[in-house]
Amino acid sequence: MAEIDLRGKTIKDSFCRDQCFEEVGIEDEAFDNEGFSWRKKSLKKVRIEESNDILPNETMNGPSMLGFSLTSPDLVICADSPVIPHNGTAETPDFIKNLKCGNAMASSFKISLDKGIDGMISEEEIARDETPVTKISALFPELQTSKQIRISRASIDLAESSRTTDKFQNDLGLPVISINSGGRDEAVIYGGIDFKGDSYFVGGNVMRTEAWASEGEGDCALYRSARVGNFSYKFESLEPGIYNVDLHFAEIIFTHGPPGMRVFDVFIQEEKVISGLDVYAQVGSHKPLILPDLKAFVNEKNGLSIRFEGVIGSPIVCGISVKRDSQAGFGSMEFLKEKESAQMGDHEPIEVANGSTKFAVEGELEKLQRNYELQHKELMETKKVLESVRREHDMKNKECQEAWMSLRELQNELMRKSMHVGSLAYAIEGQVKEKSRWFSSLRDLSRKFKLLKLEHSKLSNEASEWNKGLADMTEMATYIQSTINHKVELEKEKMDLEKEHSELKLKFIEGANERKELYNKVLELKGNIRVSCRCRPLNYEEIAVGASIAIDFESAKDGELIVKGNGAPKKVFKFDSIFSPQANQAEVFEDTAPFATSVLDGYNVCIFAYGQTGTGKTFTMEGTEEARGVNYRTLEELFRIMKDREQLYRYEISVSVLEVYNEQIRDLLLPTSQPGVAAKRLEIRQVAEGTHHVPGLVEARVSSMSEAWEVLQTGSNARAVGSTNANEHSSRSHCIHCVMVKGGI
Ligand SMILES: Nc1ncnc2c1ncn2[C@@H]1O[C@H](COP(=O)(O)OP(=O)(O)OP(=O)(O)O)[C@@H](O)[C@H]1O
Repeated sequence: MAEIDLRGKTIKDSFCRDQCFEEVGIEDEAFDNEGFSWRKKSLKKVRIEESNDILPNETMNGPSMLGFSLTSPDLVICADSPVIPHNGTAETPDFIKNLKCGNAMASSFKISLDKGIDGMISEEEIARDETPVTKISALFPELQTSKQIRISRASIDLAESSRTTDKFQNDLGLPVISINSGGRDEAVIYGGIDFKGDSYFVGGNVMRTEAWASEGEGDCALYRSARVGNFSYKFESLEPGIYNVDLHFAEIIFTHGPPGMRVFDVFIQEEKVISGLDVYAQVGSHKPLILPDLKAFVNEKNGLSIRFEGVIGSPIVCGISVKRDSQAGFGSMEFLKEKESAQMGDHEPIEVANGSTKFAVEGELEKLQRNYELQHKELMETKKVLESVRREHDMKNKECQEAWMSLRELQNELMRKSMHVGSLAYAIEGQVKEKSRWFSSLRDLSRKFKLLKLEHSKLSNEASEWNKGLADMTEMATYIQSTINHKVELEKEKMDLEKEHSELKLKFIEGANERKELYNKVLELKGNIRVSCRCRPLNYEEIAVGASIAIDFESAKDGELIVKGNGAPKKVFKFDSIFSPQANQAEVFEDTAPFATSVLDGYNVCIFAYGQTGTGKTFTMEGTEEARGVNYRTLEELFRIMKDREQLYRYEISVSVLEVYNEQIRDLLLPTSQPGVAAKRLEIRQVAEGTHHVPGLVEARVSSMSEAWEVLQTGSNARAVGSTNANEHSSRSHCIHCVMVKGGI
């Protein structure tokens, strides 16, 4: 939209869409076409802003219309036809292009509803009379004659300019005056006629365009400027006579139509000679429209007046050429005079010089009158024909308009469809590429799926194995849990048992203590000191001499020992127990065995044998290897009881062996305690009441029966031995085996 601010007044021209410069000439004269008055002449050249719409000669660019590049990889799939802006200027039909100024080849154009518009028509096609083809140039043959024709309405000759130009040059005489309207200081030559700068005008503005500059045709210069507005031309210096007026029109403002934007009338000598002229509707924009040979009668008084009056919008004219009517001649001059006389009411008769001349003039006048009547009749007929042609033209024009609009809609629809097809093609291309990518992705996914399937199979096998292992683990866990539970239960039972054991132990200890007390009370009841008598059997010597045993053992069962005397009275001795010669070592030990228990109960016990030499003390206490004596058996019993009590008590046992010989104490476990070697002197000291101790006595720690017995044997072997009369191997000393027991819990 071009918006031109002219001295505070805003003129909006929504239809100036061409890329032209427009000069708005503002004249000094008052110009009240739109109610404004201009006091100062100025010329303002305004560049019409370039519209966003598509220019007529511009190739339609699909991507630009779509808003994206069709070659772009960014594919847009159109769901519907692309929207093409309707601006009425989407494309310049070819027939209009062919009607460019100076195109001598374009003689006419045709509009065919079934063949479209091709701008050119051949005579053959005209001859075939293709329906509904309208050859517009053929509609107005009368306009090419030199007869005076008053065009009542839009009966416009649409003949091509060159053809008109030829007629213009051939039929007309020399122009009296030619004006380049709007070109104030520009003289141009068009059709061999020199058009002077614009003058003789009253009112109006000047409009200019550079749109035709690219044509390179000099004739177009006439149409680069125009006078616009309600204006008139007044030529006062013309000689009286009949003139032909050629009017040059071109639409240089409403270049994109539509028709009906500018409709105006033309008055010559205040008689309407053109009615309802719409240049754009007739020839389009930038196309010359020449209306030639408009008759004008000029008298001496008024001159020539040409006035343009707008019906819709402002009139426009590019050039005016006034020529004498060379064919009018004298008769025409007389007719002009008569016409003037009729108009002015002058009925004075024509003065004649002589009679013959009068007759000649009258004859000539009659001839002219007949000629005039014929021409008038012909004119009436022509008017009728013209009227019928005009109606037909209006009808055809209406059809053409409708066809043109329909064609443009079809073209637009075709363009939209083409664009849509193009977008679909690119969409398909994109889809094909997308499909290719999808296939590629599908292949990759298939390979991955196979690999995943293999991996899944492998994992399934591993999972089954893991399930088996898990079952085993579960079973094992169950077993472990049950074992743990069992262990817990056992531990609990153990704790209970330990608790019970502790309780039992305490009870046992209490019982043991009680038993010990009772046991020792029994022993005390039996006697703390008990004396037994053992009689040895007779030895070989005694048997050899015929000796016999003088003891009566019949009463020995009651503890009484009766010694039979050879003739002397019997002697009776009382003992706790008496062992006959038949009593073996085990039977003797039975009486001393309880003392082992008393020792481990913490009591001091002493077992010793007393008797004459050779009576069997050593045999009873030590015995032989085959028949162990009391010492050996007591030690065995001691270790047995210790073993029985090892869960309750801990015992430490040490042994010492000493000898009392010649009132001296000798440690038999010392290595030096050998016969003949001076022994260390030991003394017996009382450490407590009833308790004696020999300081410095060797105490050998033993842990078993064998060790204890070996130590005791070592000491026994170290005894001082000798022989007596009664005993070949008499020990001649007192040997003491000491067994010390330390007990604890
Ligand atoms: N009950 C017995 N049965 C068989 N033989 C015996 C018995 N008592 C002692 N004798 C034997 O009598 C002999 C003398 O015994 P033994 O040496 O034990 O007497 P003793 O009392 O120790 O003598 P001394 O005091 O002189 O050492 C030994 O040969 C021994 O074997």
